[in-house]
Amino acid sequence: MVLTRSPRGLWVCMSRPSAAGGRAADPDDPDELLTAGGPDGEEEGDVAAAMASMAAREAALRAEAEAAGGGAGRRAPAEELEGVVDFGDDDDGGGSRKRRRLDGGKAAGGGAGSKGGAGGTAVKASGRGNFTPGSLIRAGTNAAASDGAGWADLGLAASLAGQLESLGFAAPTAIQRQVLPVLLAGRDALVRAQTGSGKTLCYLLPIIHDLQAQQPRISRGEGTYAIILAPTRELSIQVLDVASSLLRRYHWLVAGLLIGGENRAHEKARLRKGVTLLAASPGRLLDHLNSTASFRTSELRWLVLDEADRLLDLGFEAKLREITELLNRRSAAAEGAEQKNCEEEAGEEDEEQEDVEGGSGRGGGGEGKGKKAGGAGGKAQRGGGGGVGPLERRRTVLLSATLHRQLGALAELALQDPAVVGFEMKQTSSGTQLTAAASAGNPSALPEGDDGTAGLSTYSLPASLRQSWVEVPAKERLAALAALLRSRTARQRVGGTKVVVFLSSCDGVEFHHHVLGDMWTAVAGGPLLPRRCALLKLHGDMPQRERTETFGSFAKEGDGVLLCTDVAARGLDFPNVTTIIQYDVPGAPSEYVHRVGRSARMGATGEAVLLLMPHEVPYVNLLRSKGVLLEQEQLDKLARWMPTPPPEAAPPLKRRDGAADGGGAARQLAQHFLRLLAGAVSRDPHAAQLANDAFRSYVRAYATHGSELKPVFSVRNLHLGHVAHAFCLMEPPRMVGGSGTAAERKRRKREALEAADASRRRKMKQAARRVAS
Ligand SMILES: Nc1ncnc2c1ncn2[C@@H]1O[C@H](COP(=O)(O)OP(=O)(O)OP(=O)(O)O)[C@@H](O)[C@H]1O
Repeated sequence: MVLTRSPRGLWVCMSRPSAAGGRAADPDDPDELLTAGGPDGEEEGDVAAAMASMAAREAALRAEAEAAGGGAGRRAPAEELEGVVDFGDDDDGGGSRKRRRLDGGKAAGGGAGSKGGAGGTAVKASGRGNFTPGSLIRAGTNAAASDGAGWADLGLAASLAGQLESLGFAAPTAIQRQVLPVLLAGRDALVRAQTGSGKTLCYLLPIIHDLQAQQPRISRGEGTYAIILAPTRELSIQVLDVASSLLRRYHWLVAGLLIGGENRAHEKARLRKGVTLLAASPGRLLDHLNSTASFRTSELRWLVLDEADRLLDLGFEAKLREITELLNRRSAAAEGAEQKNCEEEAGEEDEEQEDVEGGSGRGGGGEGKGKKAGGAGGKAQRGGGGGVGPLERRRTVLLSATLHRQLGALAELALQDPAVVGFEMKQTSSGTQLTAAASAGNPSALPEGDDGTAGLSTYSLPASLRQSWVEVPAKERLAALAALLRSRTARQRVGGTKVVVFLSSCDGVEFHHHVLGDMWTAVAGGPLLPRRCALLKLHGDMPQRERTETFGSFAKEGDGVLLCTDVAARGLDFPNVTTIIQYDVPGAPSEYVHRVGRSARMGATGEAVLLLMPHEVPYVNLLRSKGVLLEQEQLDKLARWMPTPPPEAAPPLKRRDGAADGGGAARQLAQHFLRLLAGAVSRDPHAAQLANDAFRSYVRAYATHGSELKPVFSVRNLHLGHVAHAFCLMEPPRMVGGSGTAAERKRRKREALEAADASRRRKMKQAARRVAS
C-alpha cells in the first residue's frame, strides 16, 4: 500500500502498481496482444493496420524531406525557416538546457542518459522550401513569438524536448509558445488558432510532460489519465499516432483508441488492462463509461476537446455534457471510496501502533511488530518531477480554428478560469459569450455570423494559401472538375502533388470515384489522371477498415487525388496537399475554412478552388464579409484541360477556332464527351444506380443549407435538368425512393465488420491456446 495524491490533491491509499514498465511484451498474453498503441504490446488488426500505415507514412515523409530539404526532418516553423537554425548533434537540448532530474537523480522519464538529440540525430532546419515568412505569426493567435525559445525553454522536460527534436520538430510554433506555458502552469484553456498551426502538440506536450513526471511512475493498471475527444475516427487515429511517437521514451505510458466501428469487446479488454492516454470519439467513450466497469477514470487529469465547435455541430452536445458529468461523478465516487479506505487504513495503523507502543500487557510485544514502513510521512508520494507540481484538479482544453457561440455554454460547464487564446470570453447576463479579440485585428462588433457568433465569424487563413473560385454552369460541372484535376496533376512536383476534392454526400463520392476512374478510362481510351496519381475515396459509409486504409495510403502517397465528404474536413494532416477543390459548396463558411485548411499547413504553399454555379456567386461576398478573400479564375482558362472525345467519336464542331473563341470549342467538345460518358452510365446498371443515388443525395444535401445560406443555396435555384447532366444522367431521376446502393454498401460494411470480428476471435483463441500450452 502506498499513500498517493489524487488529482484533486487529496492523499489517498492505493495499491502500489506492479513494476510493469520496461519489460518486453509477453507474446503469449492475449491481453498484451490486444493492446492498442502500447509500446510493449502487439496491436490488433485495425489499429495495427493504422499504425503500420502511419509508420510508413512517417518514414516516407522523412525520406522525402531529406531528399528535398537537405536533411530537414520536418519543416521548421516560421522563425527558424527565415534563417538557418542548427541544433548540433551533441546539443542535448541546447548547451544551456539543463536536464531535469527527478528525485533520486533519474533523468526525467527518458531513462538515464538518454540524449535529447536521440542518439545524435541532428535536426537542421534550413530556409529552403516554399515557406511564406510571417504566416505563422499571423496564425490568429495574436502571437508575438519571435524570441527564438526552444522546447526546453518553455518548461518541457528535457527528455520530451529531445524526443521532439529527434522527430524533427526543431522548435515550437507561435501558437505552441502561447499555449504551452499556460497549460504547463496548470490552467484550463480555450484556444482558437489557424488550421495547420500545430494545435495538436499544444495539448499533447503538456499532457505527456505531466504524466511522464509523476512519481512513482504511473502504471497502466491505474487507468486513464488523459482523454482526447475528436469528432471523427480518422482524427482520433491521427492523434493517437502523434501521441505514440511522442511516448516512445516513456514505455510505461500507454496510449490507445476508442472509436466507433471498432470491436467493443477488444476495447473493453484494453480498458481492463489500462490505457493511460485515450484518443476517443464521444459516442464510443460514453458507451464505455456507461457499460465498462473496468474502465477506470478516477485518476483522470486531462480532458481535451479537439475541434470543439464541430463536436457541438455534430449534435454531440448532450453527449459531451453527459461525459463530463459522468467523469465528475466517477471521480467523486472513487475519491470518496479512497478516502474511506484511507481512514480505515489509518485506523488499523493506529491500533497496531497502540499495540506496539503500549505493550498493553500482551507479553511485552513490540519487538516483533515494527511500525509500518515509513508511516504517512515515509510513504511514497506521487508528485510531478521536473518542476511541475501535481495538478490539483482535472485540466480541460477546448481547441479549434473556428469557434461558435454555443461553445460559451460548454466552456462554462467544462472549464474553470480558462486562459483564452485567439479571442475573448466575456461574462454576460445570459452566460459566457465568446467574441473575437480586438487584438487579432478583427473589429469587435461584427454582425452575427452564420454560426451565431459576433466577431468570431471572421476567419484567419494561412497567408500561403491561394484561394480562387470558378463560375461553372451546372451542366459543365463534371467537365470543369475533370479539367481542374488534369491541370493540377499534370506536373510532377518534388514532394508530390495531392488534391483533395470535397463533395456533399457519400453517394456523390461513390459515383464520382466510379465515373472518374474505370468508366472514364473505358470511354476516353485512357485514364483521366497520370498513372502515378491514385484516385482514392473517403466517406463515412465505408467500413472502418477501408477508411483507415485510405487515410493511411493517401497520407503516404506521393501523388494522389482524394474524393471525400466533410469527414476529411477537420484536423486531418495529410502531408503536401497542394490543391483543395470544393466541388460541392460547404455548408457554413466555417466548414470552408476547415476544408481549405487541409492545404498550406505549417507555412507550406497551397491553393483552394471553389466551384460555383452562376446563382451561387453571391457566396463569394458572404465569404468576403468573414474575412475570406477569393480571386476569380475563368473557366475558359481551363479549356485546354477539358476532356475530349476519342477522335473517331468527335463530332463536327460549329466553331473550330478554339483559342480565338476563348475556349468555347473545347467546352463544346467536353459536352460531347460527357454525352458519351452518360451513354456508358446508362448502359451499366451499377453506374446508373450510383448516378441516381448521387443526384438525389446532392439535392437533399443542397436543401439542408442553414438559414443564412438559404437565399443563395435554395433548391429552387437549381436547374435540375442541368444538374442531372453533371451526374451523367439524361434527365433528373425522381426524388422519391430509397438508395439501392446505399443499402448495398451498408450490407458490405456489415459483412466486413463480421469478418473482422471472426478474425479477431480466431486470433484471441490462438493466443489463449498458446498461453494454455
Ligand atoms: N513545432 C513544430 N515544428 C514543425 N512542425 C510542426 C510543429 N508543430 C506541429 N507541426 C506539424 O504541423 C502540422 C500541423 O499540425 P496540427 O495538425 O497540429 O495542426 P492544427 O493546428 O491542429 O490543424 P487543424 O486546425 O487543421 O486541425 C503537422 O504536420 C505537425 O506535425
